[in-house]
Amino acid sequence: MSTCLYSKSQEYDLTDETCIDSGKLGHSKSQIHQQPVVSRFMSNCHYSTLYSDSVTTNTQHKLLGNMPIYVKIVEVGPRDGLQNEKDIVPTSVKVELIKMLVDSGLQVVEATSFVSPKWVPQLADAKDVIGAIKSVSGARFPVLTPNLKGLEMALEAGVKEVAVFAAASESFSKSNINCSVNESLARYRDVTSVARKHSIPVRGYISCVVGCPMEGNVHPSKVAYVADELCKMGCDEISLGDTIGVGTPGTVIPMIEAVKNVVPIEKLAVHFHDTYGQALSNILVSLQMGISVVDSSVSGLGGCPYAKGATGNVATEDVVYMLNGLGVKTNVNLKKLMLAADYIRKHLGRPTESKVAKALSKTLFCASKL
Ligand SMILES: CC(C)(COP(=O)([O-])OP(=O)([O-])OC[C@H]1O[C@@H](n2cnc3c(N)ncnc32)[C@H](O)[C@@H]1OP(=O)([O-])[O-])[C@@H](O)C(=O)NCCC(=O)NCCSC(=O)C[C@@](C)(O)CC(=O)[O-]
Repeated sequence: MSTCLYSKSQEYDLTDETCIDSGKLGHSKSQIHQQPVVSRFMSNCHYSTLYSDSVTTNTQHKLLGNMPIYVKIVEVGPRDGLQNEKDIVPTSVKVELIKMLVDSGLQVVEATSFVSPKWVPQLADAKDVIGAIKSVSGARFPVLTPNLKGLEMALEAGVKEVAVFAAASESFSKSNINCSVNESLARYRDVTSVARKHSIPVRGYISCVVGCPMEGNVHPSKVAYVADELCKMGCDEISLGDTIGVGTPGTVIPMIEAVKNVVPIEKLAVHFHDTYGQALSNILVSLQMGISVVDSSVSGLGGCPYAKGATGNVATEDVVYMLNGLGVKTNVNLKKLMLAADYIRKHLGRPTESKVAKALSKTLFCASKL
C-alpha cells in the first residue's frame, strides 16, 4: 500500500496502481509529496489527468466500487448554463460555443429549449440555434420541450432528441412550469407519445431530487414516483437533478436506491449543481452505484431561473478531470474543453467556476504546444 496526490494530512489509502504515475511527471513519489499541489499543476504540463488515455488507474479497486469503463457526459452548458443569463447572448456566440464543445469530444450537447420566451427570454432563439448547428456532426443535440407546442416547434426546426422536465416537488413544478406534478406528467405523456411516433428519443428530467428551494427536504419516494411515471410513459433516460445543489452522498444514496427500485440503473443519469461544493462526491457515489451518465456544464455555468440562490452545474472540466484520474473514459479532450470554457467566459465577462480550470489556466499555453 502507498499513498499519493496530497499532503500527509490528506493521505488516501490507495494502491500503487491507483496513484497517478509519478514516472510520467519525472518526479519521484517523495518529491511529489514535498511539492504543494498547485505548483505541481503549474510546473508539469504533462500532468497525466489532462489526458484520459494516459492514466493507468485500477477502477476496480475495492474502495472505488465498480466504476464504469466509460461515462457519457451530457453537456448542458448552452441550455442550463445560459438560460439564467440576464443579458441576451448572441445566437452566433451560442453556436460557436456548441461547435467548440463538440470539437472537445463531447458527444451529447444540450443545445437549447423550446420554452415560452416570456419565461426564459435567453433561449428565444432556439430555432435559429438549431438551424445553425444542423451541419455539425459528431454529437447529438437534445433540447427541452415543456409541452406539445414546444415539441412541435422542435420537430419543425429539425431536432432529433428532446427532454421533458418534471419535478419531485409540487412548489417547484408550479414555479418552473406553472402546473402540478401530475398535470406535468399528463402533458409529458402526450409529448412522449408524439415523440415516439417520430422515433425521437425522450429524456425525462426530475428536479429537486433531494431538496426544494421552497419545500426543503424531498423524500426519495416522491422522486421514485416521478421516475416510475416517466419511465412508464417511455422516457429513454431519466436525469436526477439536484437543482439547488444541496445534496450530499448521505441524501443522494437513498434517493438513487429508491429510484433504482423502479427504473433500470442503465436508464439513469445524474445532474448536480455545485452550490455547496458537493457535486463531485455525489457523482462519485452515483458511479459507484452503477450510473454512467453525468450531466455537467462547461465552466460551471448555470443556475435555474426558478431556484433562487442555486449556483451553476458542476463544471464539465472538473468532472472530466476526476474521471481521467479514475481511468474512466469520456472521449473529452480537457484542453479543448478549456478553450471552449475560456471562449464563453470571455463573452460573459466572468471568471470560471471550474476549480480545475483555475488550477490549470497557467499551464494551458504550455499544454497547447503538446
Ligand atoms: C411550460 C410553460 C410554457 C407554461 O407556461 P404557461 O404560461 O402556463 O403556458 P400557456 O400554455 O398558458 O402559454 C402562455 C404563452 O406561452 C406560449 N407557449 C406555451 N408553450 C410554449 C412553448 N413551448 N414555446 C413557446 N411558447 C410557448 C403560449 O403560446 C402563450 O403565448 P401567448 O398566447 O401568451 O403569446 C412555461 O412555464 C415555460 O415555458 N416554462 C419553462 C421554464 C424553464 O425552461 N425552466 C428551466 C428549465 S428546467 C431546469 O432548468 C431544471 C433542469 C432540467 O436543468 C434539471 C435541474 O437542475 O433540476
